[in-house]
Amino acid sequence: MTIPAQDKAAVLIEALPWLQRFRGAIVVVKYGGNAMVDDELKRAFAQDVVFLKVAGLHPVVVHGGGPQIAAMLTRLGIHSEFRGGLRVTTPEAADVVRMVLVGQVQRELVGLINRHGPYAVGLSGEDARLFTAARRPAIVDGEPVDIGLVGDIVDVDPDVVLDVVRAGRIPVISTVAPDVDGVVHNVNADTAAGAVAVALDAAKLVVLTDVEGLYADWPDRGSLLHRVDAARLEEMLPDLDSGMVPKMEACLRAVRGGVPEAHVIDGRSAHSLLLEVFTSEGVGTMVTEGTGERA
Ligand SMILES: Nc1ncnc2c1ncn2[C@@H]1O[C@H](COP(=O)(O)OP(=O)(O)O)[C@@H](O)[C@H]1O
Ligand SMILES: CC(=O)N[C@@H](CCC(=O)OP(=O)(O)O)C(=O)O
Repeated sequence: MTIPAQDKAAVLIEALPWLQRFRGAIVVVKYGGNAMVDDELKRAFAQDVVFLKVAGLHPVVVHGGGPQIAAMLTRLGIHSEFRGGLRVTTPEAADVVRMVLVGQVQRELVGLINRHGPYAVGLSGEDARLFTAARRPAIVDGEPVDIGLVGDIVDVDPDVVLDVVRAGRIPVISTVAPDVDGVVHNVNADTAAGAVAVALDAAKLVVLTDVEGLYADWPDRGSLLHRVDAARLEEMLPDLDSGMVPKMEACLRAVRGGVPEAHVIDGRSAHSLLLEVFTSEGVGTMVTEGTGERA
């Protein structure tokens, strides 16, 4: 199919106000393990991230890898389960989480981005005190349940990320984090992305997952929310399915922490990141603090 030249020009010119608005801004992109479904999509994601960088934005990637961790735990014969959306993490499982996130998923993303030039630098919460974690329980039926070496982020020192950004490169962050005693904890990647977006004063947080966005009445496909404000989202949180909870909590934490907008978009659709940033309609669900219209 050939696209007429005028239509191509229209697509390019539609990006102009967004280029003007976001040039020089930090955009935190959370790439979920469930969105890394095939090589073609991963390549498209890497292209989008490089596109943002070359267009003058400063993308910061925070990646997940839940399915990849599960596959390795199974290979090693280590049992694992989720409680309240978080993986129960024994010391043995924590070693595997670190190995898979830092040694496998992060390396692959760094490699894909660097096909386009010397951009990506891998980091984890252990580097230059980027994250400090504190052990947290899961909340199941309103009650706290101990789930082992799982942390929440209690401190972010963004200097190392900013060093990499200022050097013209793209940080790719794995979400393992030491506590104050240096014990490494498993941190949900959505949770970490929200904390990073706030600490970096990001212009937006974009969460790529395996669903079109947030549904008001899941799984009714007619109930996709294009936009939700923080107060409504907070009301919805207790009724959301567990996988969606850390994601939406991260968006809430971001907008409450001063990030103007947080988006949940479908990472299974190639170039959804570019469409979100550079088109007027956007895609997926946008979370904002108040109800003002998208400028
Ligand atoms: N209200 C909802 N809106 C959208 N998705 C939902 C909702 N409730 C539950 N889900 C489920 O949550 C999943 C996303 O969470 P998860 O699998 O943990 O993603 P990721 O690996 O990207 O972090 C969706 O694929 C969907 O099946
Ligand atoms: C505590 C906890 O649940 N940690 C996650 C970390 C990876 C992650 O969050 O990956 P996704 O974004 O692909 O889900 C886990 O062990 O699966």
